[in-house]
Amino acid sequence: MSTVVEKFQTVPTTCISDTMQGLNNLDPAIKPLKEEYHIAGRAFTVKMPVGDNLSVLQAIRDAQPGDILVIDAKGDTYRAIAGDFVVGLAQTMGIKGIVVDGVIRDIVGIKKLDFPVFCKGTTVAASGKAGWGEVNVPISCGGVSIQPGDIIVADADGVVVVPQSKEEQILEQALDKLEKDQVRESSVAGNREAVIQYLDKFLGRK
Ligand SMILES: O=C([O-])CC(=O)C(=O)O
Repeated sequence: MSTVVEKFQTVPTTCISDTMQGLNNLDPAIKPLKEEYHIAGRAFTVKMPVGDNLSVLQAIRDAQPGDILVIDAKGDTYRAIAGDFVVGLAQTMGIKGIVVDGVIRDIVGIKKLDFPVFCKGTTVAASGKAGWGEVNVPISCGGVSIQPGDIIVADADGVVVVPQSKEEQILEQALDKLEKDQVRESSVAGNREAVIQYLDKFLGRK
């Protein structure tokens, strides 16, 4: 019996977005380092001050295997929230991925680790480690409010958040939408007559 998280892993973000009317999609500037990444997991949240990533280290220490670190970096694109060393620590601890409204560095090394990172890009400067920041608290990341434990689904198209309180209902609707999308596609694929019929129905033509 697969868990709710495992079931969400099979659903494209586009389908979840349609189910929630696009309400919980993160800023589309947050993109995967590799298009093949498709992850789902519970959010372990981080609220970091601009340019100081000690709280990211705390999160790596405290998160559960399978969690996704979701980091509110205030959209800063000058200071990296992590490089290949810190990302390697997260990978070894069993964290499933990192989502951040900020940037990383050592992009070549991180791609070699093959660890799913969703971010706004890359930079050269590291963050300091003086302290401050909070973990496992409600955050705002990429324009969306996220509670610890919410389900994060991320793939080539972007990142969506499923509130924990509605996860069963949204899963059911998203799976239903996925099935309908597949039926719709197979009913017209490669069939010119079927495409004309489909379009004419939309355009109000006979
Ligand atoms: O230590 C850092 O914050 C960033 C870094 O260079 C790494 O993770 O490799």
